Amino acid sequence: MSTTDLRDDGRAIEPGYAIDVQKLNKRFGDKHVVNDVSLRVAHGEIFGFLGPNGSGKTTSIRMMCGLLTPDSGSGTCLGYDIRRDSEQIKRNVGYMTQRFSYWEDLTIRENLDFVARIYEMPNRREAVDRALESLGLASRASQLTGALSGGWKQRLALAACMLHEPKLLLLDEPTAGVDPNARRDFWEELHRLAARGISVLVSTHYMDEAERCHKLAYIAYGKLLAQGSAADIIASQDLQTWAIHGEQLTALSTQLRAMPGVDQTVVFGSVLHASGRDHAALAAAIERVSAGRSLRTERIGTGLEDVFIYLMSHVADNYGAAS
Ligand SMILES: Nc1ncnc2c1ncn2[C@@H]1O[C@H](COP(=O)(O)OP(=O)(O)OP(=O)(O)O)[C@@H](O)[C@H]1O
Repeated sequence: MSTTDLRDDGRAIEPGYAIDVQKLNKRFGDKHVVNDVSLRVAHGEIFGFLGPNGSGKTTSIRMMCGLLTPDSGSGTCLGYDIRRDSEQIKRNVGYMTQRFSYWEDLTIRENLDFVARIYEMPNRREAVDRALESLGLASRASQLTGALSGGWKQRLALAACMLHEPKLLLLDEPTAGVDPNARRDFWEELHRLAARGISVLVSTHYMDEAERCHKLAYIAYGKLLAQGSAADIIASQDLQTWAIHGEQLTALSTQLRAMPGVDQTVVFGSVLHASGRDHAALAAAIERVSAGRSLRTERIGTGLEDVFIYLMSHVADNYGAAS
């Protein structure tokens, strides 16, 4: 192995990819739910899967882990063929679905033991102890699950899918409805797992979580619109963005959107973002609307959310034009 095969923390990277799928397609009736999706997740990488509701994330994840057969396309998950080797994939992957269920009147330990029994795991006690320890649940092992906060319940769900020590975790919106502190703790846990070489594919609607991923993919109407690091995705759209602070931002937003150079306006609380690809025309539009008004304007770095909104609005246009 050459020195280039080492990560930042000096650990060796396993060759190949944890997930490597090409041109996956799935239709349900006349709905083309997943359309030519190709993606690669490297070992030890946290890969974020973003997109609006119903865009095909869960369906893609289910195809990648062998639970659903694609209509066409191919690929591997942990080196196993997603069409042929679904049994091996299931044994080696930890899949946290959107609706993890547990028994409220059992303790954390009893819930984990129950899951271990269902999967007929050998050395059950040892596996449960290991999962409790590695997810920081040991001191709460005998607490009743029903009394736990949302964040701890999610941690229990993660422990349950870590029982068999998978090398890859597929997490479908694991922090939906969880408060910001608990989400931050959960993500610190994911980074600890990744540092141990575990790969993670995680779907989310939260931008702060997207920013914590090593790589991202954005999907809409079943099509992958962008893939790469957050910086790559932002750079790929070549948008320039201005922040505008002042009064009556909604009216200003409408006015700006009609001006040349302004491709998009979004109000984020008390700030209006105006973005566009024609940087000179955008700057001229900002100057014109601010003349004679008490607005504060500044050029800011385009954010991931600006880019995702932009991608989404453009694919919607294409979709409409195509049908
Ligand atoms: N078994 C099925 N039969 C028919 N349609 C389905 C089936 N599973 C999913 N769909 C449809 O496929 C589309 C994509 O669904 P999917 O659950 O993959 O999206 P998603 O991106 O995970 O959404 P969300 O963010 O809401 O979880 C939706 O329109 C959904 O209604």
